[in-house]
Amino acid sequence: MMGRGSFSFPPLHTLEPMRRMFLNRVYASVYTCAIVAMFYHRSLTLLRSTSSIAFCLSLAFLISDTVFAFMWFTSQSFRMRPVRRREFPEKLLSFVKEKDFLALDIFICTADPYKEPPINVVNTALSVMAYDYPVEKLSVYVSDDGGSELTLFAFMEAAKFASHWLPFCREHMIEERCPHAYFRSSHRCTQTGKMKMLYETMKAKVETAMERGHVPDEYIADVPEREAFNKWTDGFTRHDHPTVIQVLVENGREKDMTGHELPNLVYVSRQKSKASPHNFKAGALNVLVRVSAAMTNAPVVLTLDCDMYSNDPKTPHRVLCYLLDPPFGSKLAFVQFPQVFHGINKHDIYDGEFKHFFQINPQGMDGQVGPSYVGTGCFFRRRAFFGRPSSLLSLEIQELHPDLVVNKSVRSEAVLRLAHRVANCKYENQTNWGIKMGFRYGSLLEDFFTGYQMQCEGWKSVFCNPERAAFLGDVPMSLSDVMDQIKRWDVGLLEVLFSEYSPVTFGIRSMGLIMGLTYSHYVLWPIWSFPVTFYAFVPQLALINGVSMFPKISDPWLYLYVFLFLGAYAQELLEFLLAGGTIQRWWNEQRMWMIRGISSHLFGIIDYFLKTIGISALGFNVTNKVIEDEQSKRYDHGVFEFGVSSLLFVPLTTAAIINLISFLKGLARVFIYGNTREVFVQLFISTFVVLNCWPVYEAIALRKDRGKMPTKITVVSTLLAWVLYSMSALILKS
Ligand SMILES: O=c1ccn([C@@H]2O[C@H](COP(=O)(O)OP(=O)(O)O[C@H]3O[C@H](CO)[C@@H](O)[C@H](O)[C@H]3O)[C@@H](O)[C@H]2O)c(=O)[nH]1
Ligand SMILES: [Mn+2]
Repeated sequence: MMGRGSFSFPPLHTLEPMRRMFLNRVYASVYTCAIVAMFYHRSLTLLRSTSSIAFCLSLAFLISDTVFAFMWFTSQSFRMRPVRRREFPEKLLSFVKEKDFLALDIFICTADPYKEPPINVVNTALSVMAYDYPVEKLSVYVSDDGGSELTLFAFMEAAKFASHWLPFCREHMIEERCPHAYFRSSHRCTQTGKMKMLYETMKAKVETAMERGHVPDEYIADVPEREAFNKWTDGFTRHDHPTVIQVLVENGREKDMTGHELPNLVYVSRQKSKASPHNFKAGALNVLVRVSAAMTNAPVVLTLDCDMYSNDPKTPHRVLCYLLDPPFGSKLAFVQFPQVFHGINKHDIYDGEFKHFFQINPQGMDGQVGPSYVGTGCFFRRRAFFGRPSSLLSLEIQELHPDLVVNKSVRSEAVLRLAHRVANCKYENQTNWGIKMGFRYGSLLEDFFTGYQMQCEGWKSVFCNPERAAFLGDVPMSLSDVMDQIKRWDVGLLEVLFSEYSPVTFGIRSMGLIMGLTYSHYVLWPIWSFPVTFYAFVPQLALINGVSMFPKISDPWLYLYVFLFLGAYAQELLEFLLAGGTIQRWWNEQRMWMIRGISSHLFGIIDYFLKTIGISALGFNVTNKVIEDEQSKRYDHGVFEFGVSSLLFVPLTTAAIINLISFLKGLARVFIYGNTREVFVQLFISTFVVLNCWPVYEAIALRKDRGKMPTKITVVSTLLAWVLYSMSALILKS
């Protein structure tokens, strides 16, 4: 079964279809039959309905179940051919000499020093500057969309610290090259104490500057540094300012403490003006594509978010195993590593891991054309930014040609002039940037949209999932942050769904049915909200009103619904466990699926339509990466964080209240009137939701800490529950 790489000696990578592939296909056929039977039964009920209310309810059930069936169907595309890849970086040197390694430009994005503390961004940068890679082939570019002198200052300090840190890592063969992660670990060597002191000094300086809100005079070391800060004049705001490009370390010029060379380190804050759209992260990345082209033009580009650091210094070697494989590598647009997170609590209460999205589904896509791009931890071939594999787009200026070799100093006047020119906020007007070139505009999920379009153009991608995580990232640690993040993704997905490149039409045509279905499954993610919201309220309201809606316990049709329910859950559970998950984590995953369904997805859809009809403008709300100590303690103990009065909590709380009432009412009917047979299914659903809502009841009634449910939300939700009940009583009893 071992498929091989395209060359026989030495094989740098292998691909092996997973054994479960056949079982998946058989199971899919069986389940499909069950779905057909379900449609038959639902239609029958619809046609046989005697009143208009019964008809409407049957229709609503039919629609909800159609959505479930549709999502199940599209998700099978991930299960048709899951594969596992392996690469053998240890064999790389018998295939290429180190001097023939491809040069690498690394892009790190940050956007707000208060939500993304500069000291963390610095840690990200240091972790990749310390890659085990020829330094003359390594450049790190930092994009600061916050336009903050504090971030620049942090990087000036980082440049100085790097000259100690890099030789330290090299000499002691440190694996954690992110300073913060190293000092937190238990690894020690003779010089750890000294390094830690240097690190703490740097950190203290950066934090003092943060507290004061500006860089204290006494921290500015020399004239060039002062000149850099002079750009922050009175009129300078984050939304309106000139380009700032600061070369902090130049390879070949600056040396480390032991006289070794250092990689380039460049700070870039692109020009911003209120009059020109800046296109958020995609805009920032496109500026880096061009600025780096002017300075180093490496054929390989790594994009990294500032909330993620390198956990393995040999990662670029793995990437070369694919990119250097001659025929295979030339059609390869990117090598994507999974997003793996540190600091997730034991049972992952918010499903921050997103196992299906980040680890399981990409293996399924990899068996077809390749995984989607997830915004960070992804190595691109620079050429892929400039059109199809077969034909290079015509460039507005030849200096950006991906094959060009730059051999001038990054500080030379010509290079800096070009870099400033291409970072100008008007540069992209009347060009292909963001449309056919570079990172694509038009969706808040620029990553998803970009990778998808590249694959439509005929590029391939590879999912690289080594045992030791290549990168480790932060997860949002409060429920409202999680919900806000998902809501932004939903908006981004809908923007892709309704774009001219919609996967449902354009995608299926240009990348084939199965790949098209994987992307369709994602862009339709927000429609989970219909069936989930329906099943969270309607059967329960009916139960409260004494109306039964499902086949009785003795009815053989019931077995069909039991199979459909258990069958879908069991498959997800099995996949989750096979991917190294635990039962508790899976329970939380399915709980978050429900919560997303009745909150984020619902509000995401509303937000999207408000934007479409021009009522509100949508922005990229950067996810918060700082939390208070108390909050973080609660998170570590697995306690849900409400605390803020977010509208997103209202449907969830309302559902919790209604389900509790219907659960009690159902129990009463079973014990007092003994009619288990009629209420069984509805009581089962209520019980299931009540179990899932346990943290909500705790937050409303049992907790005293600051993360409990705000009284305002409880009151509003109770009122809403009452309104829903009254309306349902009016309709159902009429
Ligand atoms: O105008 C902006 C907004 C954001 N960012 C950067 O984009 C990155 C991702 O932002 P974050 O708030 O962390 O978003 P997440 O939802 O955590 O990120 C996921 O979703 C994003 C798309 O919505 C992708 O870009 C990310 O790679 C992916 O990890 C961060 O480094 C930001 O600094 C910018 O550079 N400019
Ligand atoms: Mn993030």
